Amino acid sequence: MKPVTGQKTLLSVRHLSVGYESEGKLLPAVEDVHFDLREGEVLGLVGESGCGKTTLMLSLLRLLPVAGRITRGEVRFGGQDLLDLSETEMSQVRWRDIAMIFQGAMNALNPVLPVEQQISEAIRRHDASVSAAQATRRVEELLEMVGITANRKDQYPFQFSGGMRQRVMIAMALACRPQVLIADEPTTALDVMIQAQILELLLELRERLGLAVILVTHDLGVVAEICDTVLVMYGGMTAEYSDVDRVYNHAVHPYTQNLLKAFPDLSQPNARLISIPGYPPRLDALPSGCRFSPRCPAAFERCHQETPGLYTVEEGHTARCFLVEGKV
Ligand SMILES: Nc1ncnc2c1ncn2[C@@H]1O[C@H](COP(=O)(O)OP(=O)(O)OP(=O)(O)O)[C@@H](O)[C@H]1O
Repeated sequence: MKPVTGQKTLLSVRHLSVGYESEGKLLPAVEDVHFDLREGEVLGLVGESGCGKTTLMLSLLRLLPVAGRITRGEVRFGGQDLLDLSETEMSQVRWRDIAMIFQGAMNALNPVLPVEQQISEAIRRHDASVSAAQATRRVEELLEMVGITANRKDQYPFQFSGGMRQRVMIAMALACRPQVLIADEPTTALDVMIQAQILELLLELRERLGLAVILVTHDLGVVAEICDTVLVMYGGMTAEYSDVDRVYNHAVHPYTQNLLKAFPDLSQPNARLISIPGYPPRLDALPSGCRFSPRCPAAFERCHQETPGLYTVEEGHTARCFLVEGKV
């Protein structure tokens, strides 16, 4: 695969922390997460269920559920901190600059409207100056871009297969020409062949449009296949963050190492996370020290007492683990 990643950083996230209010307490779902996303980059966000992937993505767009609170951090995009914008300004950023395909969204298309109407509504909601005829032309262009012939625009969602509905969702997300696309588990529930086609489409789009993509997934096989960089999360925190090659071949965090061991053959599509002994922590019962320490085969006394910082392994490679601390 030819790297198309540009040098320009589009999105820069620093110290991002998010909690959910519950019974008068704030439960920390995401804590002190950092990452950068460059033009044309595909970043894989990976970790077991409940580690905070969706919460992190929803906070970038400030679309958290009512109980959600961003408690700290910066989300810099185009020279501004999105966390400082008014709600009106933020609504301009959504779709136009950063678009998200939500988990399960392909099943959330309106069943009683033809796809053209659904996509053109998205276009005209964000740009009132677009005429109905212009919107139709744009819908045709978008459908072709995602590999659907334009003459299917009058069809209803039930007339499309799962993979085709996911293509429609991608077309809709691209309606306002965003620079960043967040795709939350876009291939879950699709069969293996179709998954591969959707991933191929995302790669094509980044090449054609310079689109940067954040791909949220449980699937390390998918990450190995299409991502440039990987952020491995555990218990709401970054476990390890680097380019794909270093994460797959030189992982330093015992959690990443165990995840990789749980995937004997990454070249196999549909390789799902299988178990590392034990369970991820509950937000209301976090262990003291490193959140992975109760399951970590390499844990020593300090790991159970103190939370490790985010240490630099080498430039562009960080890990939250005491094992790295002494090696820098
Ligand atoms: N609306 C909410 N109120 C309270 N807690 C929540 C809410 N949404 C998520 N959580 C909790 O926040 C933590 C992170 O959840 P999140 O959905 O972000 O994880 P995830 O990694 O995306 O999981 P999955 O892979 O299953 O989608 C979990 O412990 C979850 O129970």
